Amino acid sequence: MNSESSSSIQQFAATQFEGYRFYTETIEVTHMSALAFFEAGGNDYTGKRMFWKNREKTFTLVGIGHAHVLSTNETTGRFDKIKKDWKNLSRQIVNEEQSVHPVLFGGFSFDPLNTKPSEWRRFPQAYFAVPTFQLVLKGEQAFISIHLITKAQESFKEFDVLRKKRDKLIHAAQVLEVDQYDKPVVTERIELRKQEYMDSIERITTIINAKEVEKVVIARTVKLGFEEKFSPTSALYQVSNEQPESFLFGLEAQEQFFFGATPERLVKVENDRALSTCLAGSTPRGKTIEKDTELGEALLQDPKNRAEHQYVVSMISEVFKATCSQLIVPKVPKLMKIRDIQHLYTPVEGNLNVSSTLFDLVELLHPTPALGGEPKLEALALIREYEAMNRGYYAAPIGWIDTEGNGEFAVAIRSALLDDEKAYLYAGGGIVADSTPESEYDETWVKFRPMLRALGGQLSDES
Ligand SMILES: C=C(O[C@H]1C=CC=C(C(=O)O)[C@@H]1O)C(=O)O
Ligand SMILES: [Mg+2]
Repeated sequence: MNSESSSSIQQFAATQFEGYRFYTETIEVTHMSALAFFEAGGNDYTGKRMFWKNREKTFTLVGIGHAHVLSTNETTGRFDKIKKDWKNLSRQIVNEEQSVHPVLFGGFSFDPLNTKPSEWRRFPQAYFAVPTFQLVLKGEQAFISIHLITKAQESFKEFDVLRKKRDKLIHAAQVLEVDQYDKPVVTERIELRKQEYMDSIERITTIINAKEVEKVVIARTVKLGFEEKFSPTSALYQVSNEQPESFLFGLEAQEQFFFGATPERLVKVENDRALSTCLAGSTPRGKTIEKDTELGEALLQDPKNRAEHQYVVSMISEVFKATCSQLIVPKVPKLMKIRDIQHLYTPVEGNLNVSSTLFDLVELLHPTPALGGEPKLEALALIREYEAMNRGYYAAPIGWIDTEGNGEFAVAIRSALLDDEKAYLYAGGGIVADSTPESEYDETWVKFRPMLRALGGQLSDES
């Protein structure tokens, strides 16, 4: 397990927030559509919004505006920096609310050592923000918080301005109609560097068969062009309709918007309980129930997919052994069936040791062999060398943490980067000894399918 810690950052963080005050005020509202609130925030805060809905649909979070940004472009120490900064910033809270806690939302890039030029121009190696306006939907309840982080003395005046803006936002969201979003008109669909992708799988299987590594995940990109600029709210709306059984996330960085609907939890911490998900090994859904069951059963028995899966279970179990007690790791995987695809799935849980935190788990787990490979560092080096792309935030941790240390991170797969009138879609798969370029290529199409449908980029013969 590697750690990206660096001592100079630790010293800096200890004093960084002296003199700052972190004010927070929460009201409960009777009802609020998360998407309408997100859209209403676009009037004054385009480029500074975030969206999250958990897989169980019991918790939704929308952030509008930046009360404070924590980010870094350093290639080492980024997990540690964000962890320490958040701890220090949390300490500056003047008036902690009981109903909901302030949240830090954001993500990390997949691999800061990948220096290939890419479309990810607005996303630093770590990018988090405390939103100025935070909407939390929990069960039937809706809470809206204002956060102000400032050194200014006369901050009550500033806070009053924010209360007025909050009320304007609530009004705008309440009068919006949110079911009016159309799909974009797609003008082109390009498979970027397809031949390089096929060649890289060939190359990686040779390396695996020479016993240099055991598993490496290789991904590729499909680019869509639209007739006109497509809005982040529409993108969220479309993707949530296509993939209801997943985590839904969205993160704006100026004019770029990273979003997706991923079935994969990296880690959740709630009151010292830690949960993770081993998700690797895939097959399509069947058109009939008989075919579907047959495919699922075959997946459960398939040595290639079971091998892909087992690397993930072993690695996550090792991380949990080092950070938790009373582990629960089922001995055999189950099937996770979602709209277009079935996966092998093993949930892992344990009681988090007092010395470990959510950010520690994120750092230790990223990337699991479901997105990196085994061994981790060797696989990362091979991805850097042979994969014909720079993943940016694809396959990386994205999520939130509150001032109590509770929170959840998903693995940002089944995702796309929206960049004005273009979108970049990403999908990959676990390469093991008996992988073939053709079958891995086919598997990526199954993984692209929900996002392609959401964005209108599927071919006419695809459903
Ligand atoms: C790399 C991706 O999926 C991972 C997660 C589940 C199953 C996977 C597989 O069977 O290859 C991948 O490890 C992706 O969706 O882009
Ligand atoms: Mg696979």
